[in-house]
Amino acid sequence: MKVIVAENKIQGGAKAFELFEKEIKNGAKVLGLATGSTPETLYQNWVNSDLNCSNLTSINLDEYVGLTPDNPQSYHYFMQKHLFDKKPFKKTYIPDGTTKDPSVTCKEYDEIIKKNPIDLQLLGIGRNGHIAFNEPGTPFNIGTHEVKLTENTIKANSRFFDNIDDVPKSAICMGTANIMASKKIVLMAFGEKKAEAIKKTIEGPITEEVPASILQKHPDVTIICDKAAAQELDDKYKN
Ligand SMILES: N[C@@H]1[C@@H](O)[C@H](O)[C@@H](COP(=O)(O)O)O[C@@H]1O
Repeated sequence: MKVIVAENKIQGGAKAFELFEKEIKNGAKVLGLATGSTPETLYQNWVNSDLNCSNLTSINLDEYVGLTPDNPQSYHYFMQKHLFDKKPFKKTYIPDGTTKDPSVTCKEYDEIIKKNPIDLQLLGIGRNGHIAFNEPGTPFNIGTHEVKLTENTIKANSRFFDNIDDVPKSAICMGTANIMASKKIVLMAFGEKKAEAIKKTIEGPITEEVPASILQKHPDVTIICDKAAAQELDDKYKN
């Protein structure tokens, strides 16, 4: 694992964009994209750049069950607003949260990923070490699936909703196996609330209780965090 400790999320977003730009210029065509507040500084750099995305395909990690794409809290809406409206891609995939049959949607999503192997996967991380919505205890060998969100995740994500009761109770998300099949992975984490998860991810044992810890087994992972998220790491990681 390569660990880059940036001064703050602005610098971290710029570093993440440098990495994406380099990979795209070197031929990466399929990008795995993520939502949440963490990648916002990356997307700001992206939309302000002259990078042409018309040849790129994106596959997003997850979507809430029950939210339509025009719902401002949906991940469809987030991606349009933060990236796709300003940088049109050739093709974009996000799980269909309005599906009547999540298990069929999950199978179809696995097929999409199989046909479009991901060159570079972007990840954020939850405070409990979850990646996408793969919560602690999720088997490592799983593909796209419907997941019941934990109380902690519902609480953490309620800041984006008017009322905690409005937060969906489940989501469709890529599994750890889909994520691990990507050629390269970049995980971003900012703020002290992520410090414990980052320490466990990088220095802790590989365990399904900390979903991101599986990344230790991937051959090409870069973790970009700010000083606050890196504060519990061993000194050797602090550049
Ligand atoms: N499904 C998303 C994750 O993909 C994201 O990494 C996490 C952290 O979000 P934030 O970046 O807002 O801290 O939140 C959600 O649970």
